[in-house]
Amino acid sequence: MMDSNPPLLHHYGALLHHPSSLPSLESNQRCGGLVMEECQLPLIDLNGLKSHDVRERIECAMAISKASSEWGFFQVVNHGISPELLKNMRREQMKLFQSPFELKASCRLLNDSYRWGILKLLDPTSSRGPKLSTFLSPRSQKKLAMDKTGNQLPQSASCCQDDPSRCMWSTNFPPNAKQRPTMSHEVMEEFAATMSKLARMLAGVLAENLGHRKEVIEDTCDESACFLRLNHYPAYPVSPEIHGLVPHTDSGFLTILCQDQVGGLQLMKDFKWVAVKPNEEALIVNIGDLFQAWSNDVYKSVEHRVMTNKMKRFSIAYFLCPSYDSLIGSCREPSMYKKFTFGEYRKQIREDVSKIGHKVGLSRFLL
Ligand SMILES: O=C(O)CCC(=O)C(=O)O
Ligand SMILES: [Fe+2]
Repeated sequence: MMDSNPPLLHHYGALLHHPSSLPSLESNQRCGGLVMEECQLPLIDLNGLKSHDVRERIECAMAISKASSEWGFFQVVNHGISPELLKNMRREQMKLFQSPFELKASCRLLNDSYRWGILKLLDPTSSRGPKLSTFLSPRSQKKLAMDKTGNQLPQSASCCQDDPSRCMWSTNFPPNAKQRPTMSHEVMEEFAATMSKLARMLAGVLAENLGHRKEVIEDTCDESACFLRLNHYPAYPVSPEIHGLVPHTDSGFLTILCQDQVGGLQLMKDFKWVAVKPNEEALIVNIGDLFQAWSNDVYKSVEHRVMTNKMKRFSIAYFLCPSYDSLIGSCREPSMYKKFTFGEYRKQIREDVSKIGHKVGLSRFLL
């Protein structure tokens, strides 16, 4: 049977023979290190926004704002995405990741983003067009390379929402591709559209709470810049756990995450890593860098990461992003940040990643 995972050992075989050359993990990168607590993220019932009682509507909107300021993360239930659609989407995700690695590679899904062979953090916002990518810190890569049993790597696949010709489930694969990973257009499109609607609605609530028109973020956002990312974190049976996705903040306005029940997502709260307890009914929402800049630091784009687990894990993230030429200014004066476009922001991230190995983010744009 053809392997659905990257040919890791072929590329990293040399490391197996020289394990002493590998750096050890820093203690604060370990799960069992200084830092672990499990938390129940603020849980918000979105039915509150539809209540006939105006007080309930206000309370719900305030809870969204409070969580966005204090945590940068929250969970929502009664979010309007049907269990059926979620189930179908997960099925499509599995199908994609199970397809042979060579097939995914031959369909250009790995173009420009499949960087596991490079000791460099992938810019988590650089996903446009059809691709599979892998999120591993250099340490994680090396650690995984030492694992004789697990020639697997976390992978993720992204697609542009508005341009199916650039998506992996499209028919527009290279003419020489003999086979294609089969994914249902309908399910992916319905899922992306529903996530987009939810993300826009939440962005509207957050904008209104700062005294702005609810459409203000929506007007800046562009479907061609929004994307879905499908993540697969292979099981990693060896202790201590390692990063499946290194610490980062999301660059766009807002992210909605749909995770399975395995767990592994952690976020920074009061200078500690806390693990997010999976909740089957809920979707996770987090604030991205642009919302933090727009809100002049009222809403927080919080660092998060994923630790590997003894079981494999899947997640799907929808990123609400503006067009590249949208100017992001602060909604309040005096502004803490220079005005910048999303294009400039991403360019700066790319430069930082290539020169210093990691994203610096918003602090580059402080006044
Ligand atoms: O898989 C997860 O839980 C988080 C994914 C994530 O943070 C991302 O894709 O930016
Ligand atoms: Fe993220």
